[in-house]
Amino acid sequence: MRKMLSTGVCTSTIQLPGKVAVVTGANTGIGKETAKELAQRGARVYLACRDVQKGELVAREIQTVTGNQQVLVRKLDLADTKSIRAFAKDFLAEEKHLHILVNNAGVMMCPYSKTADGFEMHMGVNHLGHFLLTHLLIEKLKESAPSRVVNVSSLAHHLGRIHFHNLQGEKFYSAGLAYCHSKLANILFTRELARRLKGSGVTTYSVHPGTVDSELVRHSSVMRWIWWLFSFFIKTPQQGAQTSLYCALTEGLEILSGNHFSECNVAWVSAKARNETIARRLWDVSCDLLGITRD
Ligand SMILES: NC(=O)C1=CN([C@@H]2O[C@H](COP(=O)(O)OP(=O)(O)OC[C@H]3O[C@@H](n4cnc5c(N)ncnc54)[C@H](OP(=O)(O)O)[C@@H]3O)[C@@H](O)[C@H]2O)C=CC1
Ligand SMILES: CC1=C(/C=C/C(C)=C/C=C/C(C)=C/C=O)C(C)(C)CCC1
Repeated sequence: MRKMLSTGVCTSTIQLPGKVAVVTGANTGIGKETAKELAQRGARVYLACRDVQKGELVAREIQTVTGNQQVLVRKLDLADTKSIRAFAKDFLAEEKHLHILVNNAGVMMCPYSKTADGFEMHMGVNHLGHFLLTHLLIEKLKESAPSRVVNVSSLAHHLGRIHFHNLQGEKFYSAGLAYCHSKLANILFTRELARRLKGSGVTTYSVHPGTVDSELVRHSSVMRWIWWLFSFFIKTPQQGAQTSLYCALTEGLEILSGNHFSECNVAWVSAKARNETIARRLWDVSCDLLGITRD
């Protein structure tokens, strides 16, 4: 049943010796499987995790399964810009190249809470954290071109809106919608980033991985129940990683930079996600919130 519903498979046979990849939230779920496959193909893979102990266990597992010892764990808490800046500083000092950045980590439906910098948790981790991380690594990606940035979004973006007057959820808040808003932000970021990176050799894609059995539902008993009820239909994390891998690896995908993918195919996004004015404004607001100079 799972196989029938999970149609997208990354069929690229490309190998990655000498290539460097960073996967955020790589200690579990879709991120772990994405990192494993990149390691299997010979890349040096950085598992960027908020819990280094969990990351180390997974790194050992990936090293054993793939035989690739170049699987490294680094601390990255996307809910704290200090941690993001420290991760990027150390990475830039350590590595000459970065060919693949997979912005995969995410939280869903957490009770109202704020990041260390006062951002609403979904917007802070899922969008602003990855926005800052990408900004800090972009020169390295350009120097390493051809290189790619994959942003893991969701079909849930269809319910998302960017409420510029309530970006931190202080006026009204719904845990479910906050997730959708942040996933819409992922797509708007991808499209604007692609526009700005034209001609640089760095390309970017957003992804819906499908409905995947992972720890994402940890904050919602209703979602855990739905996941349990439909467990036969839900993808394994390995199946859920296919579209991220497709966007990271498939040769000739460069002309589709900025597009959204599902089941290893271009997918439609909502009208809001296609709105260039919103994308540009979100970019500027994100820069202001993060103390990045607008350009
Ligand atoms: N599962 C699904 O059905 C769907 C998933 N997605 C998206 O796929 C992506 C991966 O999710 P999935 O594998 O399902 O979920 P999981 O909950 O299994 O994995 C999420 C990962 O993100 C990490 N993470 C959470 N908060 C932070 C933080 N502050 N700093 C650094 N890392 C953090 C988690 O770390 P830790 O283990 O320490 O908490 C974990 O490694 C997400 O972006 C999600 O929105 C999209 C559509 C559907
Ligand atoms: C009703 C229903 C389903 C539920 C889907 C849901 C609830 C998807 C939620 C997706 C989310 C939260 C994505 C995260 O980004 C299944 C399992 C497909 C099986 C067929 C019927």
